[in-house]
Amino acid sequence: MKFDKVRQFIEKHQLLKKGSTVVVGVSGGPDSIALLHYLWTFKDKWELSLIAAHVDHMFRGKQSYEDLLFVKDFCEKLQITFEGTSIDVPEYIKIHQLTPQVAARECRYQFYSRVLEKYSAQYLALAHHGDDQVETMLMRMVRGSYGKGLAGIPVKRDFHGAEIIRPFLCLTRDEIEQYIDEFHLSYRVDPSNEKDDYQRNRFRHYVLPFLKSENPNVAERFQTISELLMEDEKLLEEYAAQGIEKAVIEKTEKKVVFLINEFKSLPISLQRRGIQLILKYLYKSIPSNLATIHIDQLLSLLKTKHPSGILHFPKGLIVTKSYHQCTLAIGEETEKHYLPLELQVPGEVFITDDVSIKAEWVKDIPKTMSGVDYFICTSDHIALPIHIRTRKTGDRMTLKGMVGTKKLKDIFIDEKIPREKRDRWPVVVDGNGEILWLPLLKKSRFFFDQRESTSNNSHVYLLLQYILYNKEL
Ligand SMILES: Nc1ncnc2c1ncn2[C@@H]1O[C@H](COP(=O)(O)OP(=O)(O)OP(=O)(O)O)[C@@H](O)[C@H]1O
Repeated sequence: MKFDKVRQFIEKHQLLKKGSTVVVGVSGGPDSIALLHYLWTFKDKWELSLIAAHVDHMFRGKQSYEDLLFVKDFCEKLQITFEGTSIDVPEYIKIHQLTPQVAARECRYQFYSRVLEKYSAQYLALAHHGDDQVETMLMRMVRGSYGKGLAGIPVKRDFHGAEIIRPFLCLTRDEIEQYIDEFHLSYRVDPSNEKDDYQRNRFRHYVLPFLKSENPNVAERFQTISELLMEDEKLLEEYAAQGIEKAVIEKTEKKVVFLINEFKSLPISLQRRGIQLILKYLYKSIPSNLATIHIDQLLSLLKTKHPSGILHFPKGLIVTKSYHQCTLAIGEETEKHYLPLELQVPGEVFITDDVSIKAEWVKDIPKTMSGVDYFICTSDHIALPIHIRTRKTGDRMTLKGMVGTKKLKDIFIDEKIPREKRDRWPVVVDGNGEILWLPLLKKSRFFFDQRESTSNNSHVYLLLQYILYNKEL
């Protein structure tokens, strides 16, 4: 009976092609041992080449190495090719500052991709089942996921030139146990599955029994919801991709620029998904600390009346709004510098979450103006537009009251600005590329000092101000 259920599920979702090579992720636990055994029984009929891949995460010393030997032995008995490895995940955790589960997963998937490549396999079969699906969907809901995230574990998805397939999503944990009993299969027990210190285990022990008492077929229901949501998501993603394509004006491996008005003409649900598509494209793999809140922040940045602004996302991804354009950039393009931001007059540009540079035309210079956080010049000595950028190699400026030019590098050294701050320091330049002002540090020869002024000309002055918004106020 269970054979039929899985077979129908495989057929319905076209999970396996006859004659293909399948890598099976086997931990040695009941689910993956049952899956490996199940595929093995159909091996000849479906002409499958099977490879079992096992990772010893080195979490439990000798015990976890014994899991590896157990899977190896199981494979030898069934004459299944075995690929196993021991990876020092505790060390990986220290280096990459990850949680044990995330680190183990990353190491495992790296190993899977090596094995897939070695055997030119078409599939990676994993033993997630229906109860895993319920737990995952509930956990995601509680965490505040939406869209594809809420749809839980996909039945199949692309991975490293192959497809990850999960033929057991149609079974419950109890049904797998029945399968294990029926074939007298032995397996290993991971003691961490019994502890209540993992969120998943708490859902498994406290929430699932209640749901099953309400509806014994709850796992099947959740699986159906998951599949329906996936279908909807696929459609919405396609629409979002089409919409975004119209808005995007520049796309490189590390940078995407789009027109804000085009983007805002999309329905909000496509805007969200559009941003997700761009992030997925730039990040390659989405960092675990990127959350819905980041997308919300980006959407509200696009909505605000401020013409400019900047957001810092995980892994050095920078979002810059500058008038009608929004840029998302990662990696080399953002490592040291932020992009030139155009400062319109009047206008204001946010260079960090709480620091802006504001520009306005004034007829009279306020008598109280003094200090390092403002700059004034007459409109006829500079060229528009004004830009704010970070330093470039070889940058020089002519300081007020000085003959000749001075290197920005030397100014930073003289002012004892730490190296890491120098690459982020705002540099205000005019349309000719002349450096007008290093906010809080130095003013250029273009600075108009009213004490030196003899005439009473009715000039229009450009006033630039460095503004620090105190969030606590
Ligand atoms: N150490 C491992 N080596 C290889 N594959 C693994 C390993 N751990 C998990 N997998 C694969 O990933 C799937 C999901 O892992 P998860 O940790 O959620 O389940 P599990 O409780 O380990 O399942 P199982 O009962 O198979 O042990 C497993 O069913 C298995 O296919």
